[in-house]
Amino acid sequence: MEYLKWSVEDSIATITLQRPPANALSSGLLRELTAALDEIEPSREIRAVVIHGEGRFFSAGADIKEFTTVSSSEGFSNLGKFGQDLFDRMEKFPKPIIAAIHGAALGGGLELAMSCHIRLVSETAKLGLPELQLGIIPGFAGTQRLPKYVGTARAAEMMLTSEPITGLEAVQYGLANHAYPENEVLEQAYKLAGKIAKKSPGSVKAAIELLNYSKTKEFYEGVKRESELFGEVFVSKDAKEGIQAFIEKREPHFKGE
Ligand SMILES: C/C=C/C(=O)SCCNC(=O)CCNC(=O)[C@H](O)C(C)(C)COP(=O)(O)OP(=O)(O)OC[C@H]1O[C@@H](n2cnc3c(N)ncnc32)[C@H](O)[C@@H]1OP(=O)(O)O
Repeated sequence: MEYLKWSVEDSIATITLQRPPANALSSGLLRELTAALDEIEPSREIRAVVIHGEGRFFSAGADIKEFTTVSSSEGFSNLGKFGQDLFDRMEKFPKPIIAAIHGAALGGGLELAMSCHIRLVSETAKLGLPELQLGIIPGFAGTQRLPKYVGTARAAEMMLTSEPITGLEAVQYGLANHAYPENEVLEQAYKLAGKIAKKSPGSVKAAIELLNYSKTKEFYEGVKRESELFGEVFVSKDAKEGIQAFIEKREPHFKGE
């Protein structure tokens, strides 16, 4: 694999995102994540999964540079749907997935983390959905999952301002389970995974399935509409301006076109 590695020790699988400088979620990385899950799912040895990012960040989101290679509304909707389906699979995965987050989990990076069953964060990590800063919208089900964790009012503020919250705030808002100093996050994730790995795999699987009953028909209608609008918004001039501004490291100037 080129963009991630995974290994197993003491019944715990570790998935390490390995795509410097920001572990941006290119379609190649998402395909490799799918392939890793395909192997982890049937394993009788693996009882829990820890996912983390190598380098400075957990993940800074979808690969903004790759966006310039897609042109049609349908192409963007398909990209969104691919991420939505993968993260839906992760949320329903029969083995618990723990995200160990440091540095930043932004955009698709936070959407990936929100599809995990448990999130441990570093106290200073930045978590947010900054897509509106790019003239686009979240497209990997973040519009539907974030309000479930933090409530509609906080989700509205986070999305509409594009401003991230810290790891400590994420715990306070219910988005993350626990915050630790950065150098302890991974160790704590293994400690937690170790506790869960001792439980009966059948009851863990059943508990995860039952937790997912809190997903409603509205959730699926919401993500369907998200992927339609993700495609529509992407072909606007403002989206081109927002993405170009990021690449050129300047502020975007949106004209409402
Ligand atoms: C459906 C899903 C949609 C989405 O997910 S859209 C993407 C949403 N995410 C974002 O908008 C986050 C964008 N990134 C940032 O805000 C910042 O970056 C960080 C806060 C993560 C880090 O800031 P700093 O420490 O100042 O570093 P730096 O110079 O901005 O970034 C380091 C290198 O990482 C690249 N990078 C960062 N994020 C992405 C990304 N999401 N896609 C592609 N590249 C990214 C930069 O360009 C740069 O690269 P170079 O060193 O070559 O200039």
